[in-house]
Amino acid sequence: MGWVAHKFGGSSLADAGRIRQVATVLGARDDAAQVVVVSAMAGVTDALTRLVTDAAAGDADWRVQLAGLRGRHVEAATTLLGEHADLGWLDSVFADLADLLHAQSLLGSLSREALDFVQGLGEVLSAGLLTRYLRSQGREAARLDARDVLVVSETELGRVVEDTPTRDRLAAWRAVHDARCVVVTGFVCRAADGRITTLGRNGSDYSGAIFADLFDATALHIWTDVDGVLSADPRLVPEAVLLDRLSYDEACELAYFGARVIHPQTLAPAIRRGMPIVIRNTFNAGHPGTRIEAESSAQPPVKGLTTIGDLAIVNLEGAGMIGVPGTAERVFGALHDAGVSVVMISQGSSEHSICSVVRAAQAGRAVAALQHAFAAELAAGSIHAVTSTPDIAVLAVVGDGMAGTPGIAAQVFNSLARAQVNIRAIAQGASERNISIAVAAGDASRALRAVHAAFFLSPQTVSVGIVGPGNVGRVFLQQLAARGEELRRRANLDLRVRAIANSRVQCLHESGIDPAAWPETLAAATAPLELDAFADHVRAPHLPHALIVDLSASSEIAGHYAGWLARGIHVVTPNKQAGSGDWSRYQAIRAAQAEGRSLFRYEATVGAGLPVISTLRDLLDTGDDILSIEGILSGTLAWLFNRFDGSVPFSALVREARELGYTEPDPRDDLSGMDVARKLTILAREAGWSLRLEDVEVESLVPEALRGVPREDFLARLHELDEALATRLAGARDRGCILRHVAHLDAEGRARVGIAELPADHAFAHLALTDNIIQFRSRRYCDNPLIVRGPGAGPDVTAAGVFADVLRVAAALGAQL
Ligand SMILES: NC(=O)C1=CN([C@@H]2O[C@H](COP(=O)(O)OP(=O)(O)OC[C@H]3O[C@@H](n4cnc5c(N)ncnc54)[C@H](O)[C@@H]3O)[C@@H](O)[C@H]2O)C=CC1
Ligand SMILES: N[C@@H](CC=O)C(=O)O
Repeated sequence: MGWVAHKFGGSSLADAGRIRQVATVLGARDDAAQVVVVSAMAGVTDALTRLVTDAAAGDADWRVQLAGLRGRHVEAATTLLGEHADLGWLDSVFADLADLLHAQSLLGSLSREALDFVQGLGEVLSAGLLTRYLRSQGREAARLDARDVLVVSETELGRVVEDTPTRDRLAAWRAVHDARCVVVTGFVCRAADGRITTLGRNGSDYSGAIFADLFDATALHIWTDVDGVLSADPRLVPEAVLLDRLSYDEACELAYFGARVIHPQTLAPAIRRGMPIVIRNTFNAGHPGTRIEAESSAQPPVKGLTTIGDLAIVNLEGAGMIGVPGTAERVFGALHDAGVSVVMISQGSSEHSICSVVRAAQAGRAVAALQHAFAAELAAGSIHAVTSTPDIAVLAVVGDGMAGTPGIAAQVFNSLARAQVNIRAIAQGASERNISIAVAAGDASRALRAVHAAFFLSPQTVSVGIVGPGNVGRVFLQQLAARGEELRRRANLDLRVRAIANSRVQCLHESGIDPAAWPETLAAATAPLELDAFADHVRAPHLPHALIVDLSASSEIAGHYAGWLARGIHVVTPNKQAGSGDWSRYQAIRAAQAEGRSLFRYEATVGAGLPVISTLRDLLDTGDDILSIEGILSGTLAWLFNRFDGSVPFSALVREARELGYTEPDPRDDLSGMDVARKLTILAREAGWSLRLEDVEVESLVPEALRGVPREDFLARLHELDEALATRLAGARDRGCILRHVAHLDAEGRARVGIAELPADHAFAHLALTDNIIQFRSRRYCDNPLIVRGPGAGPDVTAAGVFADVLRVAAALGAQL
């Protein structure tokens, strides 16, 4: 007759409205005949279990619970069938239940039979409701109580169908019922000795597959409240993608490792018959869902990922195991005898240790069993120890297409390494369909997301924290807002701003702050800046990568870099304090990078958006030797001396440069030459010379009297600079020269910063606006220096330099830019 089987879960039958929706779904299909297996209404099985347990325990509250449960079903029935519908069938189920509960409460103990009987009543009730509602809608529907036909026996692997009695009973039932829509009670069945029982947890899916098989259905549709099987648990990976096809094997692997796909046992009747299973959404019935069948597609090679927690590693180690046949048998025999289920096994080819991953609750039992089984070897020292490591999770990477495809494991392990996840044990079977990786439980979500992103199942997410959004920071966030969507689309990169702080307050956000709307978000923040909490939030354990972009000029913030880097937080900054500051802090930062396997990028500290540090690195990395570095390294001072012709006072130009965002937060940093001295120190250290800031000979333009005053007083007294500079300019002109602010550094350790009088035809005399110029003389570039030139200050170019560093970090983490 062309039967199609449908199984509806509890969420699809939770109330009258949902039961109507189920009828609509069934009615809209053109199946020749339908066998519809139903679960209990959502929450009812648990409520029944509580009810019978409480009654047996003498809890007088059971009558109230029973009335509540009856009320829920009566309400659904009257809503579906009308106020005057005959509810005798429902009353009879509840009357029998009340008698049984009363008996249990008198006996004061709970029998297995009573528990099984009561637990299965939810399906009896929901099947009764759906059948009657379908009939009220004019459909020819029959209710099949699985307790009358489905006979099972208990085996080590669970309950299995007794084929002959079941088929005989079903044939007898069908002889008197020829409806084209048969509504079957899921979950319930009968034991071979006649007792009413259940198929156990997740039994309704299993019932669906059993009845699909018994009715010789062409397909089994499992209706639930999601559109199908996702590539990962969406609570851990919100970007998880829907899988349109899976093979039985892939579904089994994912299901075993805890994915809420379908119970693996459910698949057995379907696999035997080669019947497709389709996971679909009752509330989005037009969606095709996920189709599970014998063959899937080899692409993508990794289909899905799951994690299973609450595990422990149990390790047996000792030289006495090497080459000794039968050790593994003894290990697993002992674990079996102790009733310990082994989730994963790993043994290196040295045979020096055997490691098993077991449920955390069984770890103590497993260790005791192994200590007992190997007591003699432990005493003799041929086995050193049986140890257990708690707080373990296993990540399973699943896909048929992994088989025979080189590089998959490399990609998995690379992504875990980049996300700084330590691998505790690995297992891959010869089917190559599943790579299982044991990691610390605290790393599980990060590991899951990192591998998910590595296979482009979701974007590479970098958790970003921004410190000090001032002139440069504002523009950086604008640039990020403008490019974010394109980066997600083109490079699968999600630079997610999850924290922003200024010098007073911080805003920490779980799912991300819109970089276009950060001013409002930060304005509403009240939590005071607390840098440890800030870093903890950015280094979210569930996100694979963390990055702090420091856009302040603060030495205090730079003092945190080493700690952040050591914790695996990457740092990008235009702040010169770390690169030019205290030598021991600088060395600590370098050491922390290695320790945390993290990246520190600071290209914008010298020349803003110009490729100065990367050019120097390229020269050094290719084996060149730097002889000297000379140039104009301050955008502000370049601009000031390009403009300073005596027509306006020098102080007026300084004010304009400040308004244009060229100067440091305190313009004395530029005018004193300290900003350039810092840049020179950064370049020297990059070249491998241990220069300290105090080793740089600096000529300051700031008069002695203005050096120690507050910034606002200094700005008010800026005119005090004018006279000395006007005199200096006049003197240079008399000698046919121009004034420029020049920096010089050489391999002998000489470093000088100050005003130079240069001939009017000097190369440094013809720069425009904020142009920096940096000349590298090296062994290769000795006659004619290598020159980098261009705008060296201003929020736009500096922010772009910072952004480029952020993208370099993302590329190193695996983003395909
Ligand atoms: N403006 C430019 O052309 C260039 C600037 N830079 C560097 O970029 C950085 C930012 O420069 P601007 O944006 O121009 O400065 P800015 O003064 O406009 O912004 C700095 C921000 O950092 C915040 N801040 C200061 N101390 C802080 C602390 N302890 N904690 C949190 N936030 C703090 C301030 O409130 C301010 O919002 C500086 O390090 C500067 O040297 C580098 C190259 C070029
Ligand atoms: N104030 C600095 C900004 C870049 O570092 C400059 O003028 O160069």
